[in-house]
Amino acid sequence: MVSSRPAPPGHKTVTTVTASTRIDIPLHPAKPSYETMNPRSAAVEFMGPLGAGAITLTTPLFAYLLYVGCNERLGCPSPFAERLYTVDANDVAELVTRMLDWKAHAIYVAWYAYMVLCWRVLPGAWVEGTVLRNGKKQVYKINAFATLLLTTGLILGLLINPATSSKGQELLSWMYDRWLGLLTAAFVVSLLQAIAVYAQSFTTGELLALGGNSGNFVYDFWMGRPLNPTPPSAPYFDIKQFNELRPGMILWWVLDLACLCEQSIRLGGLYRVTASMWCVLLMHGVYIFDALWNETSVLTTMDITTDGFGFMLSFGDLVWVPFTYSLQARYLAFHPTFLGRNGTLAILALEAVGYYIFRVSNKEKNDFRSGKDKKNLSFMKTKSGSRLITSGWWGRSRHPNYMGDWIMAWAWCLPTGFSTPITYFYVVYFAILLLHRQMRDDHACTEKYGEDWKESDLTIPVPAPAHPSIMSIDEIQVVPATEQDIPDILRLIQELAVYEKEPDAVTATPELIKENVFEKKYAECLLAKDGAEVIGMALYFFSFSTWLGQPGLYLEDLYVSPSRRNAGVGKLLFGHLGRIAKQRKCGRIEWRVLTWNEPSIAFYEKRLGAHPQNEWLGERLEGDEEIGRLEEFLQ
Ligand SMILES: NC(=O)C1=CN([C@@H]2O[C@H](COP(=O)(O)OP(=O)(O)OC[C@H]3O[C@@H](n4cnc5c(N)ncnc54)[C@H](OP(=O)(O)O)[C@@H]3O)[C@@H](O)[C@H]2O)C=CC1
Ligand SMILES: CC(C)=CCC[C@@H](C)[C@H]1CC=C2C3=C(CC[C@@]21C)[C@@]1(C)CC[C@H](O)C(C)(C)[C@@H]1CC3
Repeated sequence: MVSSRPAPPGHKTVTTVTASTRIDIPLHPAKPSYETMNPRSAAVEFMGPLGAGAITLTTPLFAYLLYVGCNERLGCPSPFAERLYTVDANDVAELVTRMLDWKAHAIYVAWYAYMVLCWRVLPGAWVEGTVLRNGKKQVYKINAFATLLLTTGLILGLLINPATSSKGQELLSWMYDRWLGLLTAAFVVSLLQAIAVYAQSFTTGELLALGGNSGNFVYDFWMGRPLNPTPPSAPYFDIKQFNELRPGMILWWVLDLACLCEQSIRLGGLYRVTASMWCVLLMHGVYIFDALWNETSVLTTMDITTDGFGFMLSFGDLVWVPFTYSLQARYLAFHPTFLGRNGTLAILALEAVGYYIFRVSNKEKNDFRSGKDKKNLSFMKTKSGSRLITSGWWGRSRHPNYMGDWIMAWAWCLPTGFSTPITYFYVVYFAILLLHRQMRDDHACTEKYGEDWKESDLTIPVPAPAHPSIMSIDEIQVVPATEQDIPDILRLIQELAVYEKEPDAVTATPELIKENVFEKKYAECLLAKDGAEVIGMALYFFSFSTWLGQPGLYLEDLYVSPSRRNAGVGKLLFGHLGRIAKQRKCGRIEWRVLTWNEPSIAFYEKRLGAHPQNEWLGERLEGDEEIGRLEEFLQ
């Protein structure tokens, strides 16, 4: 769906990527009050304010711990727990000096500014997100991938050029050396950012997140109070969406490259870098490039549609993702492991399986939600008006995308070998995160969809299309087609041609359909509709039987979308055809069916009681030339 809404200054178009069925709260004719729009939240997630407070303190500690517990100076695992009692003032002073490294802070601030600059100057489409509670939509500039390409290009340019290669490697490994300083700088920025947006949310009257407005500071600060914070001077700069994919995700990639350079320097050249390191880089790279390439998909994730922007996301995006997700690469930089050829292939195969499930399932949902579902997935219509997919990957599991993501998590950790469990931190953390998200989402969807959510729990594999009971036939309307339906009619004609194994046979155009069906009325057409969606069609015209001395109804095409079959739509269309035939005093209804189309033949003969016309053979002259040949008889 593409709209022509006003675009941010200096930009021509804004593209809508979401389906209009996603409005959760009806638009109020009168402007609702601030309190109505932003109801108080119950502080129930993360075990309430106490849990939120604990996690606010422990996650930064854990990020440091992961470094202190696994690094090139002390080893992995480092004996820091044993040394805890013998730590002296010098150790602490050294740690603090490295944490407060001002150069690392300056570099980090420059990095953040560079990310903002890229957002501002690099070209990108403006895309609308989902409909917000206030009926409005946030617009987002989509150029994260361009930012990633530019950054990668600059770094690779430095590394590949023989004149700058060793300098480039040193420059990047400098980041590896200043890890603690960079981590601290990112932490400070994430903290300041979270404080700033929290404080600002009291002054602007902006929309608040439904889960971050409990009135308890500790809880709301963690969960995120504002839904879509923007700087006062730049209303089109969505801080939450910017943070989700750019400064953290791209830094993760740069830190991975820094680890590659560190290993290269230690082993004596890029050509000596181990297969395990290349594997990790490749797999992280696929994940990061994929996320940024599919930037618009992120607009339908929970984080963007529902969660507020608080410390959880600010810290998660800026610190947690780059500094903990790169652990495998950091470990391999100082502890190279050697994978055999089979090990490498097995890991890459696991990654491919995980990535396939992750990508295809996320795409299925995103396409479906954006009205671009080419697979004709079956779905159930919920009472809230929104629809839930019930076939494809989403018919197999509640969260197929999580499963694919977790399989990839294993593939990322396996190259580090088995000499320490620490490098498997990501698999464990990610399982907890995804289980928790699954619970949160289950809760949110139960609120949204009520009983329909439970009904859609098709975790037991059911071959698609096999959910006839889900679509109530009462909701299907059969109506005469109008000129507005021409694109749908053509779509169904084309689908039928594909089904009949003649995908290139359709030469009908919208103009021809308009002229011959709607103006000259050579044929008529009935459409089966589920809401606004056209799911089936019966196109017919009238013939004449001399034996009967009556007209006949000739059914040229009857077609029902694959995902909607076996639910009674075909019978419904035949019912309407029967009524029309009766009204027009037709003596017969007839049609043709391909001899190999056994399911349809069975339906016609067993369910409708139709009689096959085996003694008749169809004959045809087609096209100007063949028809023109007849005129030769006139000469
Ligand atoms: N690497 C990382 O650290 C992380 C990665 N991720 C990844 O991000 C991706 C997005 O995750 P997340 O936003 O948590 O979850 P989902 O993308 O699974 O989104 C959940 C939402 O999808 C919609 N939905 C659920 N079931 C159906 C259905 N059957 N048909 C149609 N819509 C349905 C519902 O929203 P609605 O009905 O309102 O559309 C639901 O709230 C995942 O692949 C996940 O693995 C997530 C977190 C962290
Ligand atoms: C421990 C702690 C502070 C957790 C905060 C959670 C965040 C780290 C994650 C919440 C949702 C995320 C998503 C991604 C990264 C991690 C966070 C920010 C994501 C950007 C990773 C790449 C994927 O392709 C994605 C775009 C779907 C994904 C979106 C959610």
